[in-house]
Formats: sequence, C-alpha cells, structure tokens
Amino acid sequence: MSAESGCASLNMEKSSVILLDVAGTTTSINFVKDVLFKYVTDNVAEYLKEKWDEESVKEAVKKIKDEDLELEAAVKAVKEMTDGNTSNHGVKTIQTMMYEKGYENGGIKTHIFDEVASCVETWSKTHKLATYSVGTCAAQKLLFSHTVSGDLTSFIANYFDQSVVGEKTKKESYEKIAKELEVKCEEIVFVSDNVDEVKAAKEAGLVAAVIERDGNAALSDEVKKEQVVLTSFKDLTFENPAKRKIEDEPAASEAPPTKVAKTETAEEKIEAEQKVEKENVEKKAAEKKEEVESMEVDSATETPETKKKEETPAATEEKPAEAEKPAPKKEEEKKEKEEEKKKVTEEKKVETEEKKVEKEEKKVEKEEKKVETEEKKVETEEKKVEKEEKKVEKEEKKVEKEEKKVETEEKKAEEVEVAEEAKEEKKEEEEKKTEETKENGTKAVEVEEKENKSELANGVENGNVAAEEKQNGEEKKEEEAKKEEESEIKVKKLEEAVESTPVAVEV
Ligand SMILES: CSCCC(=O)C(=O)COP(=O)(O)O
Repeated sequence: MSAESGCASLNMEKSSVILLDVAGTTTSINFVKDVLFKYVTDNVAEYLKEKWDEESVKEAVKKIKDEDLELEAAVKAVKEMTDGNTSNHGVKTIQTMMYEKGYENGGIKTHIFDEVASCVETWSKTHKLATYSVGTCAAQKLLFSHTVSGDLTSFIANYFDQSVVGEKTKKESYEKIAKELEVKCEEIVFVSDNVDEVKAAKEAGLVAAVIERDGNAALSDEVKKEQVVLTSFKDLTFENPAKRKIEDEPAASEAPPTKVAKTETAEEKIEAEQKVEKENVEKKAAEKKEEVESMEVDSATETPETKKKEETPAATEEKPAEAEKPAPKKEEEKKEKEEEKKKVTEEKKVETEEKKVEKEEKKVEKEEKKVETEEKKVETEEKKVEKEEKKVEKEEKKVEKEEKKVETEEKKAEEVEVAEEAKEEKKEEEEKKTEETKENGTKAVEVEEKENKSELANGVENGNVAAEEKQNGEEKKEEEAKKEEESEIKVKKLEEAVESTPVAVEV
C-alpha cells in the first residue's frame, strides 16, 4: 500500500474475489488510446465498408444511435466516440470486432504493467479473478489473451462489462457482480484507477482501492487522504484469504505465461511442503509393501488368501498402508487433497483443450463463411459481366441490321436511278431517231431531184453516186433500228428488275 495513503489498510480477511479494472489499472491508458483506439480510428472506414452487409455489423451500427445510419455517418460516429472514449455499446461492439482483426492480423500485443502477470497468476491460486471494464467482455478476453507476457485468460474466471451489469460508477453494478459471482460484497476486493468507480464499489460494500499508474492523471491530495492508494498490485497482500472452493480454481497453473516472474509466495511454500510430505507417504507405503511381499514368500503353504493377494497386486499395494496407517492422518488427508487437486487440474486441462478446439473450429467456420461470401461475390460479378456482354452483343447486332437495311435501301435507290436514266436515254434516242428519219426523208427527196437532174446532165456516173448514197442511208437506218431494239431490251430488263424488288422505295 502506498505510504501516502492516509486511510486504514484494506480488510482482506474475507476476500475470495479480486475484481480489476483494465485501462489504467492492469494496462496503460496510453496503450488503449495510442494503440487500440488509434487502430480503430485509422481503419474503421475501410473495415465498415468491407463488412457493411454483415449482419453483426448492421446490428452494431444500429445500436450506435438507435437508427439506420449511412456508411459515412457510421464511420464518423465510431471515430468521434472512440476519440472521446464514449461508452456506446454499438461503438464498443465495432471496436471489439476490429480489435479481433488487429490482434490476429495486425500483431497487436497488450501492454500490462510489470507485476500484473505474476500477481494475477499467484492470486488465481487463492482467489477468483474477474475484470470489469467499459470495453466489452469479448474485448477484455482478447486483450488478456494477447499480452506482452502471454495469454493470461486462464487466470481470469469472469469478465464484466457495462452492457451486462451497468455503469461502473453505480453501486448497483457492484451488487450485481457480487450476485453473479454468488459471494457477499465484502468478499470482493476491487482495484481501479478511477476514484468514482472505487467510491461506488465501496458504497456497495466492496473492499476497494485506487491505483496510481504511469500515464494516469495525478490523484488529488484529497483522494490520497480519503482512499487507499496502491502503486502496484504487489501492495495488495492476502495473508488469510477466505477459502475458495477447489472447483472454482481456473486452469491457471497448467499454462503459465512465458514471461511471468517466479516469486515464492506463501502458497508456493505450502505446496512445496505438501510435495515433500506426499513423497514421504509414498516411500513408507512402498516399504510396507515390500515387507508384506517378503512375508508371503516365506510362507510355506499357499493358502487361498495369499493366492488372492498375488493375483490382485493393486489391492495388496494399498492394503498394508491402509490397514496399518503408518503415516499420520494429516498426511493421508493431504495426499488425498493432492490427488483431488491433480484430478481437477487434469479436468481443467481437458476443458481448456476442448475450448481451444472449439475456438479453432469457430475460426475455421468463420474462414469458410468468408470464402463462401467471396465466392458469391465473384459469381455475382461474373453474372453481371456476362449480362453486360450479352447486352453489347445485342446492340451490335441491332446496329449491323440497321446498316444492312440502309445499304439495301441505297442499292434500290441506285437501281431505280439507273432505270430512270435508261428510260430518259431511250426517250432521247427515240426523239433523235424521229429527227434523223425526218432529215433522211428530206435528204432522199433532194437526192432524187438531184438524180433526176444529173441523170440528164451527167449520165451514168452520176447515177452511180446517187445509188451509193442511197445504200449508205439504208445501212444507217438498219444500224439505228438495231440500236433501238437493244435499248428497248435494256429498259425492259431494268423495269423487270425494279418490279421484282419486294420493298417499295420512295425515290
Ligand atoms: C478492455 S477493452 C479496451 C479498453 C476499452 O475499450 C476501454 O474503454 C477501457 O475502459 P476501462 O473501463 O477498462 O477503463
């Protein structure tokens, strides 16, 4: 106890339970703020974004303000309430979920004050240990299973948080804890850095002390005068702790933390003495056994009784020791106690192993669920992409069809144009022909007149020229008739082509 303490020392005669606050008592406040809370504020945006659709996250978010929050609003609330260390159950739950990730993947190790691990281990042999924090029970378990001195959870029997028993500054909360642990309030020794919590605990009848730790706000002189102030767990000494039931003992001794300092306590001394006594009893029993055996060998006749003894060596081993009772009764009792303790320890060991397996199974289950969710996500994405591709394909086909339609229409329009041109050509051709026929007729008359005139004047020679010209005119006529016929065929063909086209086209 602190020399500064102006108060009477703690009455721990009746103590059977030690209840500890966490931040500022077992663990530095700076660790909580600079490591745990910082981890939350740094990663909450990403964490909530990733887990937004998970039921547990949805539930926790709903508890923040008793309403559905948008992602951004939830991130903001968690950041603000973590920075301000607000005791909001929704936020505390999200913090816990995040701590799990931080401890497992981020390699976070809990700071604990130097003597905490060894004291907790020692106390757990004579007392039931429990912790009480604003942080959730799950967060406390995580915190104590990853300390710089190893896993301390095997020394802690119970965890309490505000969602379970109420506010830490209310006396009723401590009464509830006592009820829960089935002990009287005065059997509980409570240690906290928070004076209001200590006052509330004392009001409920607990034995309580304030602890001063590095990183905590300084205590006022008034507090130092009024309260028992500790500076280390070592200040608490339990000379005559109330006897705990053996079945209450946690499986602590089987898994001591790696860095726990070994100091020989009164308990350990008693244990060592008991061990020596046990060895003496065993030695004496072995001597007696030997004596009985030698007596049996000396016996000349084999009676049914001696035969029975040989057949049941276990029975013979115990019989002489029991029959003659060579060791004092006290020693026998101690031996029995030892045996019982061993048995309980074994049972606890099995229990711890089972819990470990259960934890592993849960972990595997969680991982499987994660993988399943991921697979579903990928599947959904693939389906989406497939749908998009189909849509694009459909669009492309549509465009292709449209292009073909336009092409066909253009072709038809072109054909109609050609037909029109041919028609026009034919018309021109006909007009030309009519003109030429006219011209040729006039020319023939002129030639005839000329012939008649020159027949007289020029005789046979001139007559030959006229005949030649006539022949030329006839040949030309024939040629034109042929051309006309060809043109007609061409026009007819084009008209037929236009008529056979199924789609009506407006030109
Ligand atoms: C034990 S969980 C991490 C610490 C935490 O969240 C907290 O609020 C600590 O409060 P305490 O009541 O232990 O001072």
